[in-house]
This record gives sequence, structure tokens and C-alpha cells, in this order.
Amino acid sequence: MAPVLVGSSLKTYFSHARTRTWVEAVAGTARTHPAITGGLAELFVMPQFPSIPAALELGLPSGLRVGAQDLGTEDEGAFTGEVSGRVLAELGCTLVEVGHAERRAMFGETEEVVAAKTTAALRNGLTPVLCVGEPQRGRPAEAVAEVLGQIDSALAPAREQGLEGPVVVAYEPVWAIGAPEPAGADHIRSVAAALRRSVAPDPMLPGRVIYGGSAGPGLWPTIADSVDGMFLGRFAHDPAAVARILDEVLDVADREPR
Ligand SMILES: O=C(CO)COP(=O)(O)O
Repeated sequence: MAPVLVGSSLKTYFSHARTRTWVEAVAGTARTHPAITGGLAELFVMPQFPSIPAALELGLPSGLRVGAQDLGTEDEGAFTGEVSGRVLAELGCTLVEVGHAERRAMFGETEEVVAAKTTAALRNGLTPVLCVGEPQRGRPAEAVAEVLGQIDSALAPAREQGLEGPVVVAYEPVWAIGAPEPAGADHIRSVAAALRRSVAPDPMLPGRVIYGGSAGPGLWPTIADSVDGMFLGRFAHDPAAVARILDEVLDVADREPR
């Protein structure tokens, strides 16, 4: 069984100094926590672009993976202001977030753009953390239909080009992002289990499914049987929350080995 993937996007919340402090604290946890040292879980962080080199320097030696929150669709050329997947990979990033709900809603990212960015990630050997989710609260079956459509659309060009590589599907119901609490455990489990059945067996682009949307301590034990990890936002701003989640990963593993 692959390790539980626990990661956080710092969005645009932290200063560079606070990012450094956060990464140092979480790297300390990564060095000592039995869930990490025992191979039950792996951690990643996605800071703002300018903080990536510092996060790599402070986090990588402790096994903390570092990714970016976005990338451009092109690898090089006259694309002022873009950040290419090629440079992210050159720096040492291994993951990159694609298609977060905030980028879709606030920065006009269409399904075509999300697909082009997913392709750019895979082309550069980066694991896309492909963010998908239904906009409105509804029944799990409706969410599954909607989200599978988003995943198929995002992966279509990569499939056509025969690209290979693991994919992380971040299931983030849009209505649960920035909310007081996550989606209900039954909803998450139903949707994630269906997504997993669909994406995990792909021979070229095997997918793991993690949950995001107001995730934090307390959630993992209620969804662990149906998801491969969690994508954290605000409720990981205190680095101690990451350690508490790893405690829960350990407890669940002791109770029901994966
Ligand atoms: O968008 C998220 C992770 O990508 C979740 O953010 P919040 O947990 O702060 O709602």
C-alpha cells in the first residue's frame, strides 16, 4: 500500500518568513514522527513560487516533498510572467497543483487550460495534483458524474500523447473549501471510493485520491478507508495540526492495517 499522502497548499496566506518557519517545523515532524519514519505517510508542501527554493532547502533533506500551486502551459519561450514546469522540475519540485477551484473561479481557468497544465506537468515528470470538485452541495452520485467528467477532460491530451506518470486527484467539493468544516464523511467516502475505482487502475496514469476542503485533525479516522490522503489548507497553518494528523494516521494503521 502506498503511504498516506498528506499535503498542504499555503495559498497566499504566509509571508516568506512564516513559510520558512512553517516548513522548518513540519520538516522537524517529518524527521521524527513514526508515521513518516515508518513509511506510513508522506508529506508535501506547496508554498508561493518565490518560497520554493527555501522550502526545498529546508524540507527536502527531511523527506518533505515540495510542489508549486500552479504552472504555465508552456515549457519555455515568450510567456512573460509564467512559471514553467520545466523550471519547477529543475529546482527539485516533484508535484504541482493544477486547476484549484480558486484558479478556476478567480483566474478564468477553463477545462482546456486545466488539461494543458496537467499535460505540462506530466511532460516534465511532475505529479499533477489535479483539483476537481462539484460546485454545489448535492448527492454523491451527481458529484461523481461531474468530477469524473472533469478528470477525463483534464487527462485527455496526456492520454492522447501517451504520457505516463502518477496522478494525484484532489477531490475538493467547491462548497467545502473555505468553509467552517469539511464535507460529511459519508459524502467524501462515497465520492472518493468511486473516483478511486475509476482512476487507480489506469496503467499509464495511475491515480491516487486525496480529499481537500476544510480538512484538518479529526477527519482522517472517518474517511481513511476510502481515500489515499488529505490536502490541507487553513487547518494546517499551525504546524502542530500536521503532527496531530500523522498521529491519527498512525492510530488508524494500528487499528486497521492498510
Ligand atoms: O483549497 C484547499 C486545499 O487546496 C482547502 O482549503 P481550506 O482547507 O482552507 O478550505
